[in-house]
Amino acid sequence: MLHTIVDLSVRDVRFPTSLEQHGSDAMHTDPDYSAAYVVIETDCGLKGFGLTFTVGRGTEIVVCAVKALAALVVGKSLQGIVSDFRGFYRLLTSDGQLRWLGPEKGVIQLATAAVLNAVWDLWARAEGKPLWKLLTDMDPRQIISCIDFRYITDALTEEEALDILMKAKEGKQLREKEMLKEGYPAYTTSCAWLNYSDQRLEQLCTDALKSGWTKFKVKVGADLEDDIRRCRLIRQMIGPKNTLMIDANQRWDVAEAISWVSSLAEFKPLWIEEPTSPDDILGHAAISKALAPLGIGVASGEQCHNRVMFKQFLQASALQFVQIDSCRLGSVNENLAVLLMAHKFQVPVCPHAGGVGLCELVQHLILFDYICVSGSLSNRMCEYVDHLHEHFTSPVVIHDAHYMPPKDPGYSCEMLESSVQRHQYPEGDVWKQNTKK
Ligand SMILES: C[C@H](O)[C@@H](O)CC(=O)C(=O)O
Ligand SMILES: [Mg+2]
Repeated sequence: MLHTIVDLSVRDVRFPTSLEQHGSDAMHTDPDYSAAYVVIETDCGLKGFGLTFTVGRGTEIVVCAVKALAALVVGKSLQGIVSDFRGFYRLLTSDGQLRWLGPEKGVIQLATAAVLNAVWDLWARAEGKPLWKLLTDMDPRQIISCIDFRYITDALTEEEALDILMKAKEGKQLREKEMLKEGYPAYTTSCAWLNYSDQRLEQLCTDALKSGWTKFKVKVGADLEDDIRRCRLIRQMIGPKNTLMIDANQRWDVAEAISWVSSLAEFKPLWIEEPTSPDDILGHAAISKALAPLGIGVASGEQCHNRVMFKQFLQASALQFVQIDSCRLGSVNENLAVLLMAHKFQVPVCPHAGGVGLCELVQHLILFDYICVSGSLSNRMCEYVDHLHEHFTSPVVIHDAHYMPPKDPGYSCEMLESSVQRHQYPEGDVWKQNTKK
């Protein structure tokens, strides 16, 4: 069956998370977790669902960009797309007029991710498999044919990428079995958003420890005294053996980052995340070098907008943890490129998932990474945030701080229609009742 795409619709869906300060950090002080939510329909009735994560008011701009891409998608068949997925990726990212908005970054790249996430969801549904299984069952050559290698061949050639996938075939079945039994290790960010009170932090941390969590991320960066107090509190609660990470969400200059994080070194964070501008590759390299003697790595990626940026971060030894994002990069296609580059440079991947739907999506990618690329769990874990899963038709399943592999066909992007209607901006009931717009 060809599955010709006959319609692409997009909606602005927002959740008022800022009311409770969920998701708050040193730069995003009042985030309303939101999504540009895409549905593609085919002539045979099969649908694909996709989204990209945004924060509040920015969503309407992403929605416009998705609408601008729609004409490139409607009329194409799924079979035609996946028989030359690299070509289709380029069609979207290299349109002669839209490319000027990026290229391959910012709003247009978020929109590309939303559209392509829906196409991957459609493909996985058409095959009757969850996306991670579609990927792990795929012939390595077909995986490679989905990736646009333009601009990265100086770091990773097609032949090298194929070689990585071929070598990782050994032990693949055992790793898949292991994942189905044990799940993929996760860490939680949900205890310590920046604007949570100490009392709330303590309560959430107590609950999380009881539920088996052993790795915790704390937001920092607005006020050093607050950071010292909060890090001390959480380190005391989790003890010396559990893992602590800190996240500044781009708050500092380079020298400021080094001195601020040095002041928090006594709490033994595994990494400092986004210490400075997400575009400052050499700045990250300088911070990495300065913090290495303290045993603190640098993590980044949630605002790393394409494979070219990741390539340079890796080439410059500017990151010790790669944080892929299922909606910031150009969907699965571009994430595959980054997973393979990270493997070549031997830098562990610890995906970003702080946002609505990101946990649902990125679990598929990290399962593929373990089963088919890295074959390692050393220094690796996937972020988890405990919000808004109830709005998805196939929400994540966490057991004992591990992501259990999804079983339903697709990319886990579909939201409950009732949730979409209630949260659609501005006409949904949630927003009609909410005075904060
Ligand atoms: C605005 C988001 O909540 C952001 O703080 C998420 C993030 O940085 C993370 O999960 O990491
Ligand atoms: Mg972060």
